[in-house]
Amino acid sequence: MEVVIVPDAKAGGALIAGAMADLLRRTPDALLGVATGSTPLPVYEALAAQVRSGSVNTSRARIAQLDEYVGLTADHPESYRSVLRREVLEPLGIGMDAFMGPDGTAEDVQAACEAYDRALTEAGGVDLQLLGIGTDGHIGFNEPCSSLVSRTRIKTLTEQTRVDNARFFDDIDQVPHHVITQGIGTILEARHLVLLATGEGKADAVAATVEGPVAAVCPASALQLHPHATVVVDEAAASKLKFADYFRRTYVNKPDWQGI
Ligand SMILES: N[C@@H]1[C@@H](O)[C@H](O)[C@@H](COP(=O)(O)O)O[C@@H]1O
Repeated sequence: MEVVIVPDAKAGGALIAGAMADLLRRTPDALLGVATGSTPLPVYEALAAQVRSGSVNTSRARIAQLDEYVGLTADHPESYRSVLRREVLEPLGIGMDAFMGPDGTAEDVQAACEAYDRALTEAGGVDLQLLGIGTDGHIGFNEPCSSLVSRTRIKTLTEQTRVDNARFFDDIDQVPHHVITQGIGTILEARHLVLLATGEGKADAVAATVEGPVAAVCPASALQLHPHATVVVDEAAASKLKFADYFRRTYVNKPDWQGI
């Protein structure tokens, strides 16, 4: 696992957008796994700026969704499908035909989960999966104590996550209790995992992810099992890392050609 400490969220966004742009130059039809939440927005803004300036071409890029609320229709403004259309696909000039995601309104949710998991494999797998992290260490919507080998399935949100996500809804009663999420085992199949965490509120979760034991109680700690995982954190999110100075020194001395 590589930990990169950046001065602020904007720098983190630029660094990760750079890695995505490099990937798209190498593999124009790369499958990018994207996350929702506030944290990844600087990544999408920086990548969209590269698209506008012509330094990267997204005409063949493909986008895969990480998780979804159960019961919100695709056109609900807070369904993750809508959020991704607004915040990722439109700014990057990518059409819905290049998008894949689970159906949160399927009558048979379990079958929809299994179908989506299979579709990811059939599409050749995710090349780069961008992840945020919940204050409780969740990735996607894999809440604490999720199986570390789980596949895409339905999960129940913790009250903490519902409270954290209530800001996107008029009131907390509108936040669904159930969600579909790529499982931790599914996420670990992506070729490169990039987790971005910013702000002091994520410092405990980041410390548990990077320096704690691999444990289902902190789902993001499963990144320790991945051969190519990059954790990008700002100073505030890095504030509880014991090895922060080591991570800084390692990154400063890294040859440019290596990328992240
Ligand atoms: N399902 C999403 C996660 O994918 C995201 O990482 C998390 C943190 O969001 P934020 O980045 O807004 O703190 O929120 C939601 O629960």
